[in-house]
Amino acid sequence: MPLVSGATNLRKALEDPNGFVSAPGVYDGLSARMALAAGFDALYMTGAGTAASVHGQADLGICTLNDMRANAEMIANLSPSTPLIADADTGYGGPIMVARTTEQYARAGVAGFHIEDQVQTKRCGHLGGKQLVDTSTYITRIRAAVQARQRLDNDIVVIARTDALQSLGYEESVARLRAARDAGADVGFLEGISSREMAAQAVRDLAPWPLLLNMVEHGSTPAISAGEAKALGFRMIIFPFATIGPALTAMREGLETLRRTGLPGLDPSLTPQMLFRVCGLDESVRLDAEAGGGAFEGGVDLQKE
Ligand SMILES: C[C@](O)(C(=O)O)[C@H](CC(=O)O)C(=O)O
Repeated sequence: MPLVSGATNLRKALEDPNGFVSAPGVYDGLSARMALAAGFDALYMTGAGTAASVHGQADLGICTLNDMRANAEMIANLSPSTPLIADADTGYGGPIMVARTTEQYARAGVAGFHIEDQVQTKRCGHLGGKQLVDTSTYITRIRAAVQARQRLDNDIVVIARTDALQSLGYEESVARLRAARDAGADVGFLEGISSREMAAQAVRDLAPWPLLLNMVEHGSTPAISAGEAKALGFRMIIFPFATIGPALTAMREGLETLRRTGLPGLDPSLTPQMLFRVCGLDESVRLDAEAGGGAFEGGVDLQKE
């Protein structure tokens, strides 16, 4: 059977009135493998997590299109039918760059991406002091993305994000999202929703246009679960820090143990084989055998004495 792309699957989920997409944030190959193994049927590539893991930097517009596309391409191709929604920040420039971003993300196998209305020197949506471009510059970004998708005849989903809530308020943010919808964006994303009432209101004000909820715990948005978001009428939810958060805590604790005791003190189940199995070891061994290679005839497990 021919492979159905992640983009086509994401579009199908949006076309189904009962479809709901819940995507944990992933930031590298291992976190993506873990999310897939946990049974999630969509992934979100966080820009904040990409900046932190690729460059060891804060979410301040440091990642370039090349950084983001390379990370997204690697993640999307671990499971090409599983939709990967990827952060595309401001689109990385004017309309020409937004079109390139759309084309490169589509060819990389990304299923959907969000473009926002912050200035190029952007910051995480849950930090104070954000600056915006005007509505017409924002809509030019959205139009460039929509037109690029149409030229490619690709199912990639264009998600319009606005960061206007913090400085311009709710009404202006909804007006920006309506303008993005009218320019052809498939989904709306009101960044930094600050109450349950506002979440419900946004769904009502923009219905039947599908909305995405960005669930950053301990940021501007109250804790709204996937189930609650669905009941409120959202069609997608992303959890940007779902893997990088626990990873950070676990690394801090593990390193503290190593510093204190002189050994990492890992769980006995954490063998090299186990780590590599998470990353497709058995599939690689099978592939080698099917091609007639003999590299793994003896297996990869250590012989017990
Ligand atoms: C969604 C987001 O763009 C991301 O990079 O994951 C961030 C998340 C964060 O840094 O809190 C955002 O909301 O701006």
